[in-house]
Amino acid sequence: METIVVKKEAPLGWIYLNRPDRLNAINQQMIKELRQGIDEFLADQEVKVIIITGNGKAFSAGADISQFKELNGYTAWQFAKSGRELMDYIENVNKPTIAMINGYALGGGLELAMACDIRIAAEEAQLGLPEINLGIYPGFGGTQRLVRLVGKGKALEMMLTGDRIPAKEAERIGLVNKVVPLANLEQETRNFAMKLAEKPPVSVALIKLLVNQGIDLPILAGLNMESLGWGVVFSTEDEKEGVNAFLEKRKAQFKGK
Ligand SMILES: C=C(C)C(=O)SCCNC(=O)CCNC(=O)[C@H](O)C(C)(C)COP(=O)(O)OP(=O)(O)OC[C@H]1O[C@@H](n2cnc3c(N)ncnc32)[C@H](O)[C@@H]1OP(=O)(O)O
Repeated sequence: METIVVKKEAPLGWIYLNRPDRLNAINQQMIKELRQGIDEFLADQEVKVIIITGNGKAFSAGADISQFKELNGYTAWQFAKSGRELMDYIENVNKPTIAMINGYALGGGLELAMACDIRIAAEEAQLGLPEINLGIYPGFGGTQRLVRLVGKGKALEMMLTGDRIPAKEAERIGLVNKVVPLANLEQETRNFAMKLAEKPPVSVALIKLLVNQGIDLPILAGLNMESLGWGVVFSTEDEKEGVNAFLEKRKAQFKGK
């Protein structure tokens, strides 16, 4: 891999965006390699949680602007589509994902973080969708995902001004889940990830599916999916273990079956 570093530390799988001299700008190669890195961890039963972060001072400053000069109408569409499809893929994987935002998360970098389930940011990080200042607009899903996370008013403000906001403000508006000093970021993220890694994987996968698919459905369809999914969780060994452990006053040991 040229643009990312993949590190297995079971039950965690770490992916480091690794173009620090370009502030981890996302090029076509990185889009391809991120998909490979994610797939490697999805196939690995020992990896329960995937964490994406950046090497150097940025999480990612967005799509690689130096590639934009070569784009025409058709290739721009294809480039945006390939980035956006990667984000769709990441959002819908059946293992929990965490974006550990170590610094700038801008444009496509923020769009990548928004495709993850949880965002934990360093106090020093800055977040934004500055594409408008390039005479374009967000192209990796930002126009749709930001509004779902923070509501229409704040989403429009961020996209129309292109201004960056500090991590604390991002936490206040619901864009990040947690903010910690940079020095504690890795440990806090690891603690959070370990908590998720202990949860029953079938419940995890179904909660993700119900939230991600349900949000775009008429509520009755989503509610019916929720009820139907109960038939699936109640057919798992983990459900028996969870209920027995509660009744026997002990900690459940989930096996993912
Ligand atoms: C999905 C879509 C459409 C998109 O994401 S479009 C891109 C949206 N992102 C942006 O507009 C952010 C662009 N970057 C910046 O504004 C500034 O780099 C920041 C983030 C404010 C940081 O500023 P500084 O700390 O002064 O660092 P700066 O010197 O600019 O960056 C370091 C290097 O990374 C390069 N770089 C930073 N962001 C880049 C990007 N998105 N694409 C390509 N190169 C980038 C930058 O050109 C510089 O290269 P060089 O050393 O050759 O001059």
